[in-house]
Amino acid sequence: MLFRDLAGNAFPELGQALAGDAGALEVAGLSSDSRKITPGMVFVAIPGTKADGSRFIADAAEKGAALVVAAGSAENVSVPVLTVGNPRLFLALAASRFYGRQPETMAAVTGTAGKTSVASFTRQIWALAGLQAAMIGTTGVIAPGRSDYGSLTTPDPAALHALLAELSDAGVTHAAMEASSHGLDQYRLDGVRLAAGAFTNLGRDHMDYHPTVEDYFAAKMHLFDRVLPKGSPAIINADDPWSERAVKVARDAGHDVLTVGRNGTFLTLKRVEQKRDSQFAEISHGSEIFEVRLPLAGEFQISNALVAAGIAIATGVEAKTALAALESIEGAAGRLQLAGRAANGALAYVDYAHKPDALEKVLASVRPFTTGRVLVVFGCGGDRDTGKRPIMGEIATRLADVVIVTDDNPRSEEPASIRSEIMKAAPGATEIGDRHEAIAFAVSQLQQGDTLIVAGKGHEEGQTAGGVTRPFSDLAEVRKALEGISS
Ligand SMILES: CC(=O)N[C@H]1[C@@H](OP(=O)(O)OP(=O)(O)OC[C@H]2O[C@@H](n3ccc(=O)[nH]c3=O)[C@H](O)[C@@H]2O)O[C@H](CO)[C@@H](O)[C@@H]1O[C@H](C)C(=O)N[C@@H](C)C(=O)N[C@H](CCC(=O)O)C(=O)O
Ligand SMILES: Nc1ncnc2c1ncn2[C@@H]1O[C@H](COP(=O)(O)OP(=O)(O)OP(=O)(O)O)[C@@H](O)[C@H]1O
Ligand SMILES: N[C@H](CCC[C@H](N)C(=O)O)C(=O)O
Ligand SMILES: [Mg+2]
Repeated sequence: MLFRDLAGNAFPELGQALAGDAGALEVAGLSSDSRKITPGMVFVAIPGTKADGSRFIADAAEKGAALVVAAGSAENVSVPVLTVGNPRLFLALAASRFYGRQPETMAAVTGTAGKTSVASFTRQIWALAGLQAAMIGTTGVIAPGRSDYGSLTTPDPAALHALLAELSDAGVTHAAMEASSHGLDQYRLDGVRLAAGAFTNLGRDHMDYHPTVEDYFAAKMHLFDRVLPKGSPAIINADDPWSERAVKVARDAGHDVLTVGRNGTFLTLKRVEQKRDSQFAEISHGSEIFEVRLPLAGEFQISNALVAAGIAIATGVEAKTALAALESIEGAAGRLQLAGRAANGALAYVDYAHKPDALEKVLASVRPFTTGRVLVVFGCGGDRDTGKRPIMGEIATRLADVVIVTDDNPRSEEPASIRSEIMKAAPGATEIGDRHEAIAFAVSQLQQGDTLIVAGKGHEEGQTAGGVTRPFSDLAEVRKALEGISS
């Protein structure tokens, strides 16, 4: 591809250069990571959160970069360096032009909690409606014949567009993806051609990255005010304290706002009846009323299911088909996933709640069907928002009967000091640093009617401490403990 075709016309500051020799350069690809540059590629130098990409221009040139795009000029470099105002946006739009193909119908979902679940449910509804559907998110990529373990919630633009092209080539026509606040703030989604956008809720998260909650909300809202094409359906959970503001942003941006939930008008939740590990909901759409048995525990899953059904309907699935599909939906990996039952019938779940609102919701949502005690095992990640630690300690103490504080990816921090920050707000909790032992202890305490929640890691397959990631799965540990196997 010629550089002028890669660059497109969204960057008038490149005008002169595109008309000259640089525009006619044949380019072999693009990356914002100098370590991934091979001969003929374009290196986009990004002023990042940790490093300034322009420090690596010489490295990229040495590796054979044909051209460099950066925020400023550079001296003593053997390759042309072109300047753009926003290199992150350039990377996103250029990656989309380079790879070109995307599934025709794409939806992105943002919000503090529920993104992975909504993306997963949307994929399943589309698939049950007979469409070739995929999801991209925290748990990885799932598509017909494909299941890759994930890392970032929203991949960087070059990886994302390479993936979208692969999915499209494999026949995928529908894809649901998560839009994290980092992803939106860093323009990772700007080259994605979206047919619909969705919002679940807003709570405390990523206070290590966003200076204020307002800033965090504003980042989430870029899905509506910047990325989603004007006039598209915006599906919004109407039952969150931030819903009204999200609706306003989406309306002001000229979208077709469709609200769902108890206060929703597109899909209205009339009634919910909690069963032990499923729930029954009455949902109205237009003049019709649908009765749906959702085979998942947790009232928050109804909210996620409604957002997903809203996306599916807004992108062409009949309401009847979308709502019927909810009856055979599976939870996303590690989201209030039933790991097993003790011999006495007590239930043990694995859940990805690693932030206050999620912990609060998950503990509250198992209470209605728990006749005994609620037990929780959890920790807080290292090198992440430290403010959430006492908040989560308080929530666990208030909502669970037995609290066990353990490690959850301490990363570079001292594990004991993370635990002590939680313990300060969790009087009566038991502290067991080793997560394997903490889970075994919790399982050994289970009595008839009890429910255990092992929170924080969900689908994760490792425990990171001191720079090393060791294989670790909450699901496997709970199952081992339930079988009484010690290792
Ligand atoms: C804080 C953060 O979001 N960092 C992400 C961000 O990095 P950055 O652009 O700020 O880059 P940087 O590390 O400052 O480096 C600047 C530039 O120098 C480049 N570089 C660096 C070294 C070198 O030798 N050569 C070189 O060219 C880097 O590639 C980069 O382009 O952009 C990179 C590319 O997209 C991401 O890989 C990186 O994710 C890091 C690994 C990360 O941990 N991110 C997490 C916090 C994250 O993004 N999480 C969200 C939300 C999770 C959720 O709640 O669901 C997600 O979407 O996953
Ligand atoms: N609608 C919701 N409201 C509140 N809590 C929820 C909701 N949906 C899920 N949760 C809780 O949040 C956890 C994470 O859910 P999910 O993975 O679907 O969200 P996410 O937005 O993708 O999170 P992350 O940003 O961590 O990837 C769940 O395990 C559950 O505890
Ligand atoms: N996307 C989140 C996941 C956190 C999961 C939890 N297990 C932890 O390690 O804190 C993050 O990287 O902050
Ligand atoms: Mg997620």
